[in-house]
Amino acid sequence: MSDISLSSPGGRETLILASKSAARRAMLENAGVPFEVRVAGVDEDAIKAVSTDLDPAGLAVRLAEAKALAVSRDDETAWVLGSDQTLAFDGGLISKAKSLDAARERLKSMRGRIHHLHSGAALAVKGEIVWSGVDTVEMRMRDFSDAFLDAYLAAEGEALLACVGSYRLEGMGSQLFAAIDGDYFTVLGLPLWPVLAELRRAGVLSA
Ligand SMILES: Nc1nc2c(ncn2[C@H]2C[C@H](O)[C@@H](COP(=O)(O)OP(=O)(O)OP(=O)(O)O)O2)c(=O)[nH]1
Repeated sequence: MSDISLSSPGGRETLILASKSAARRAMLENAGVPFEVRVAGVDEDAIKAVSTDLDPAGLAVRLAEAKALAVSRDDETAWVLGSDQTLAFDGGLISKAKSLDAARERLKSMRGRIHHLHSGAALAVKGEIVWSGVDTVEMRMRDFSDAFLDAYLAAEGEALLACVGSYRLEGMGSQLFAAIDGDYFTVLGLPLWPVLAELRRAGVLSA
């Protein structure tokens, strides 16, 4: 965790990242944002079950808000950042593969086609949502060969199962794509620019 506070003199409230995501942690650390991690124990499936009225972007925001609120209710002082990512493909929602075999079948079904990643984020203070936002990226997957796919899965291994699309864009996963249309950080799971802007506006980070 970064120990160089970039906040303005006199310090700032603590920022808590309510996420187990290594990618989200790395993005904030690399940006020099001081924070703590406290994983939100949220039943995402239960929220998905009652959110059928929401589109994939709206669901990402609702899940991000639920995670931020779950931690914020237990900490009356901190600013809590929750985040969630949904993958929309073929008119439906894709969730994380449970095995590399499932990841193989998933990637085969998406190759040569377009899917969208929606990364939502929310900030909560004292058990109230004070900000939320979402960003979307269009992912244009190339029609890679079975041989490439097998080599990719062998090279990347089980780490892929923590990623909603069974790929890590910052790794060999970049070779799965012909192009992407949108923000790199949003692919990794956080709409970083609007989150940083809100943290500065709120005075949690220095302007
Ligand atoms: N490193 C990396 N991670 C990715 C990429 N694409 C998606 N992900 C990760 C970011 C998130 O950790 C995960 C999306 O799942 P969720 O939004 O449910 O978050 P996760 O379960 O990881 O943690 P959380 O629910 O916030 O505690 O997929 C990528 O290209 N690279």
